[in-house]
Amino acid sequence: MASPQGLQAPQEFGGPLGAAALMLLLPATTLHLLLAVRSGPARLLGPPAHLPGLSELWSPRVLLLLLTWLGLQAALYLLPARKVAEGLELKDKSRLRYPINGFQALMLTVLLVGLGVSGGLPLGALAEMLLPLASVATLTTFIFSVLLYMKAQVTPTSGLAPRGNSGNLLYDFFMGRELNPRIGSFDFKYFFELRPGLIGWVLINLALLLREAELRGSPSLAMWLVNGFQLLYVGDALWYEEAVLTTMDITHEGFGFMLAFGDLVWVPFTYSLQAHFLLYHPQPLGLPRALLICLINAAGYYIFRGANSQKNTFRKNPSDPSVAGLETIPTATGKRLLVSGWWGMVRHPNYLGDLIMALAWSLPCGTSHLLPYFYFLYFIVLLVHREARDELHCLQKYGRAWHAYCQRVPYRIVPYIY
Ligand SMILES: NC(=O)C1=CN([C@@H]2O[C@H](COP(=O)(O)OP(=O)(O)OC[C@H]3O[C@@H](n4cnc5c(N)ncnc54)[C@H](OP(=O)(O)O)[C@@H]3O)[C@@H](O)[C@H]2O)C=CC1
Ligand SMILES: CC(C)=CCC[C@@H](C)[C@H]1CC=C2C3=C(CC[C@@]21C)[C@@]1(C)CC[C@H](O)C(C)(C)[C@@H]1CC3
Repeated sequence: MASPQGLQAPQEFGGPLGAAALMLLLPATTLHLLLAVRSGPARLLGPPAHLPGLSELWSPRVLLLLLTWLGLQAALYLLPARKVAEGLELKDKSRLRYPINGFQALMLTVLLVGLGVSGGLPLGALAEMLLPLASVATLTTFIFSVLLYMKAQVTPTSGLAPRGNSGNLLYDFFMGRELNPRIGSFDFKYFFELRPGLIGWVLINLALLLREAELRGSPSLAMWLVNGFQLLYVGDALWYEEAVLTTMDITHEGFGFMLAFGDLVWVPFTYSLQAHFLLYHPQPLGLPRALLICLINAAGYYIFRGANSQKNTFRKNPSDPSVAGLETIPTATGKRLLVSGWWGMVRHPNYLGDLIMALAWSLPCGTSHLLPYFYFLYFIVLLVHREARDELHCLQKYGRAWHAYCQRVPYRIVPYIY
């Protein structure tokens, strides 16, 4: 069932062929990275040292562990929230409501895991289970995406995503057909975007840190830095949880294989690659270099948070004293665009800050290997592509006003370079 609007929408990611290729390439890349990181040469490119057998990829115990984790996070999501926020207006003029209790879920998870570890839970053992966990999570994602696709069959047209309803099964399965799949008030896209994968990433990092302590007596300085930086990033995402309601993923993307895999597999298992690398390839790190890396991360965070908060405050309340003095240009939609402050420096200052942090997360791993820089390299590709997609949306939405903004602020992400 294709929506007429969906048929007209230009296809992204190379259409059905590109989607099919990505559905093979993304799980294969995850598998390759997890095999390479624990091998001696730790090569980013080139064949893996060995091909795993089925027993290394699958175990019912691991499936049970994953389902328990998903169940725990779902239960924490359903706990009473300090606030219930409204999303942006939908096509049918309604607004969905979302619980704001992500930070609470993180804290409760840390508390539960802390109690478990002090009671003898061998969390460090998780470090040895990442390969089967990732493959079981991939299988779960495929099954879950089929269910999402089927659920969209009975969704009214107004609830479908603008892009994922071309009529091509492979493409729509990848892009996601339904914009906000829900059962009752349980919103699957919002839940998966911020909970099991993001909090799971922190837990995997912690397991790698504990395993390093078991093997070498104490965690290395490099391991502490990577854990600290990434905990800050996840803590920030959950503290400012409400801001995710205005991101492209929530407002535009359907919930299909791409986001489900990104949330449940890609984020926890590839974003933890630096800590994973440090467990198998310890790196010396002196205090002066560590301080310099902390400064780089702090600079990135300052730009990332400053830019995201400035835009969110402006979108929520343009007369808020912190943004009321900024220069803006009007658009035909009635919304204004910021042309001074962070958004007057480049057109995506938040991406710049995010990229600087990505570099700071890899630097503790030294310069002997390319593998721990995978996240930084992938992130450049993701954000350049994302910027181009957002640019197209904004051009369609704001027309001449967007052209005027581009003339005022000619650089996209990096001042004077790009
Ligand atoms: N770690 C990771 O893997 C990833 C992290 N991210 C991060 O997520 C965050 C959100 O990113 P994303 O969802 O891509 O988009 P943004 O938060 O950058 O939002 C883009 C939107 O902002 C609005 N906007 C653009 N320019 C202006 C302006 N000058 N003044 C006012 N509003 C403007 C437009 O929407 P409108 O006008 O309709 O409000 C535009 O569509 C970023 O910090 C990014 O780095 C993103 C992807 C992956
Ligand atoms: C290669 C592949 C499978 C692509 C899917 C992309 C996803 C991994 C990312 C799309 C947008 C994301 C966001 C975050 C994590 C990665 C994904 C899901 C995010 C939750 C990270 C923390 C940030 O503070 C954020 C909340 C702004 C961010 C939102 C977008």
